[in-house]
Amino acid sequence: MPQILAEVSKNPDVGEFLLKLISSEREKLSHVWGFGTDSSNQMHSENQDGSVMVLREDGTHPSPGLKCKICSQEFSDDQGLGLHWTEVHKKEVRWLFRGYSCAVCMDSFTNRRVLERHVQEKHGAQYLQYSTLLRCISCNSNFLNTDLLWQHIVSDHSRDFSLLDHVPRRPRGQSIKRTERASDELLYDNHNLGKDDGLQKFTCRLCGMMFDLLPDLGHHHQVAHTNSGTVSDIPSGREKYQFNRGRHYYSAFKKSLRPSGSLKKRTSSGVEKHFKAQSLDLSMDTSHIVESETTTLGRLLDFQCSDVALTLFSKIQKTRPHPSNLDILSIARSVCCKTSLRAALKAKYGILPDNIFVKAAKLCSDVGIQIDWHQEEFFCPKGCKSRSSSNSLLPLQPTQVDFVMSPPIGDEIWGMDEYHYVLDSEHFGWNLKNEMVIVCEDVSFGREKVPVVCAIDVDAKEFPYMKPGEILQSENSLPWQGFHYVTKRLMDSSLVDSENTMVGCACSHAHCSPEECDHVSLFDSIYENLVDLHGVPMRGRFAYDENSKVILQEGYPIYECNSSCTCDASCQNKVLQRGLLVKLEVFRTENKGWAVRAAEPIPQGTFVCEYIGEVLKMKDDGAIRHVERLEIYWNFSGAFHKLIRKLLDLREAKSGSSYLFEITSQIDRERVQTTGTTAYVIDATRYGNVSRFINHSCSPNLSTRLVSVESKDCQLAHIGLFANQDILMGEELAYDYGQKLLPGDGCPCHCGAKNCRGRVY
Ligand SMILES: C[S@@+](CC[C@H](N)C(=O)[O-])C[C@H]1O[C@@H](n2cnc3c(N)ncnc32)[C@H](O)[C@@H]1O
Repeated sequence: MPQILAEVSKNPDVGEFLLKLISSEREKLSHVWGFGTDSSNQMHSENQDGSVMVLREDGTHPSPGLKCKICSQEFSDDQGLGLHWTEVHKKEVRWLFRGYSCAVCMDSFTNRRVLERHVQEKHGAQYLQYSTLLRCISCNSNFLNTDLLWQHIVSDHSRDFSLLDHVPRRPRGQSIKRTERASDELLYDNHNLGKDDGLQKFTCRLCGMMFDLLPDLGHHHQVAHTNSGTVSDIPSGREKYQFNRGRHYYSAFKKSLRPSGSLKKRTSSGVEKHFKAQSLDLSMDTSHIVESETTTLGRLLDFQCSDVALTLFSKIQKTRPHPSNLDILSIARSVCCKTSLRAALKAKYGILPDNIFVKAAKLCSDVGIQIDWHQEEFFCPKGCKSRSSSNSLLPLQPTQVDFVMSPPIGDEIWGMDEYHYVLDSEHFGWNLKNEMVIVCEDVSFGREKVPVVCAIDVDAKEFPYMKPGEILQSENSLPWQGFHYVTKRLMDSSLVDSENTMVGCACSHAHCSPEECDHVSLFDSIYENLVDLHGVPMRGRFAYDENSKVILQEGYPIYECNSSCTCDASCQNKVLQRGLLVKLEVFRTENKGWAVRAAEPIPQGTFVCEYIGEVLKMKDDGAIRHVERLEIYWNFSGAFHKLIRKLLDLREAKSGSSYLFEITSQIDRERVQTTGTTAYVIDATRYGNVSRFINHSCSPNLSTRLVSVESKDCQLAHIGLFANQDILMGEELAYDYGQKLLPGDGCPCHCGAKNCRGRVY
């Protein structure tokens, strides 16, 4: 129903549609319940006292017997009618009488699940078992169990079941007269009805009863107001009866967990006995007669229906059915992460508690479904983001295609997927109050497991009054232009010196153990007596702990397992190779061009990303293969930095930034025993990843590590960037470029650190 209505609500004619829908439902029901025929055959005659007498078509009076208001079956007395209801119409009766109270705080509910949620959230799950009281929503009396509620209904509300031809008309605002009695089964009055529990209640406009969920109100309305005028006389919740006002349930809560003495006397079969004992002297006040529902079906329809239609229409967005365990499970087993679980549940059931994923994970584990998205450190492989920013768009599906071809640099022709990721100003409502605008959902165009967002802070001094579209047009070099995003470094296989090839370990499991792994032995044989970052001996341990955090001190190489090993990608000794898993954001700085910041907190020791680009060889004869197709000569003994510098100047002149990473500058020769003699540079000018946007800082929060994967030669090691401290969300990431300062102006440093050296290089 909610889905239908949600769909229908998109249609401007929804009010009319709902009216028709409700009208046809009502007609169907009246036909099924046998009111249709009666109503068509009946007429009214007004008495002198203003009461209305129902006459048959032939003008004769109907028989004076009691008629069930639902099925019109006739009964000679209340007893028969009451029994009939307890046997046949229990289902309908609950929408007229059955509610719940929280035994802890006595808040009232009409839906058991809503009560349970209330108890769990307000009082704790341990109270769930004992916290449900049955409440008569007609008079707000509370009972320990359903039998007692039934006894009460039959004894106190039996006249509400009947379709009487002459029923007392209740004057406006006056409650129906009832026999007040201090019944044993009546436990406590609900002294805080209407207390604001943060839960919305839906009030029946015709009788004032309040319901937790709109569908419940719908059921109530159907039963109470589309069949018989008598039931609409049930007093509103606000006109509650105040029996046993002095008794406070809470003080008796513990006691009440077992039936009280008077309650024990009553058994479930007591309903019948009680009913039989019930006096039949229901005195009818015939001075006021209400119209029988059978006469009002047609006339009440319009305003009743429009009331319901209005209510449904205005509340339709706010209430949905609560998901059952099965519903949650069926969604949980197919989602990729917490975020998509929440989104799927929200779409179907509206807003649910944030920690619903815990329940979903528990349900999965109960039935043996393996999931890991509930874990804190889980990163969605599809890149779903839980970003709540209104500027953010829905997570996009990463493309399957990795870097395939190399269009010329600066080529303005983008593939379809790139258009899909890059947005123009039309896609976001420009609002100066917004803190940032996402200009590209993923500069990797789906190549990374986690999307790398590109954002512009609107209060950045560079763009105080510019709109995103203008910024995009004004920028010569946008972070997704002018280079090819790759997730693996590009290195000609001829560069790998076969003598230095790293062999696979002999471990035979999917996860290597440090006691057996040859990579640990290799490291231990070279670096004896080394301690980790916390002073604990490294011997017999991987460079990473069980949480994939680096523990090896800076300056020493990490020997990761590689493709020759039998272990799988989740091996504790493969961290850099898992690729980017941390959420990062490329953003525009005031004076350093583009930069990268953490889009989520990054704990110390976490692998952030690899510096990726083309690996260029410094040849023995002093030549390096050069990205600009220039032949630049280098001799190993001394001119290396000068030539790099020349290269940097050349790049700076062209784009304002240099993307060269000197592997050699990262090698601490006192610590690292290098076997290779050739030096390499990683050039991210044409091919690179997010690391090319990470700036230099003289007081960095990232450290670089040499990670040997394919080769033992540290000159050919991968460059891993790791958090050397806990990094806050939004904090700019930076590492020390480690470049030597050469004569000349160089590149002034704007890192802002207290110990800033003043120059980047
Ligand atoms: C690897 S790129 C970093 C990304 C670069 N900011 C961009 O816009 O593409 C290195 C260049 O960034 C600039 N840069 C990096 N760190 C800097 C700093 N601390 N101060 C000033 N400029 C810096 C320099 O122009 C340098 O050549």
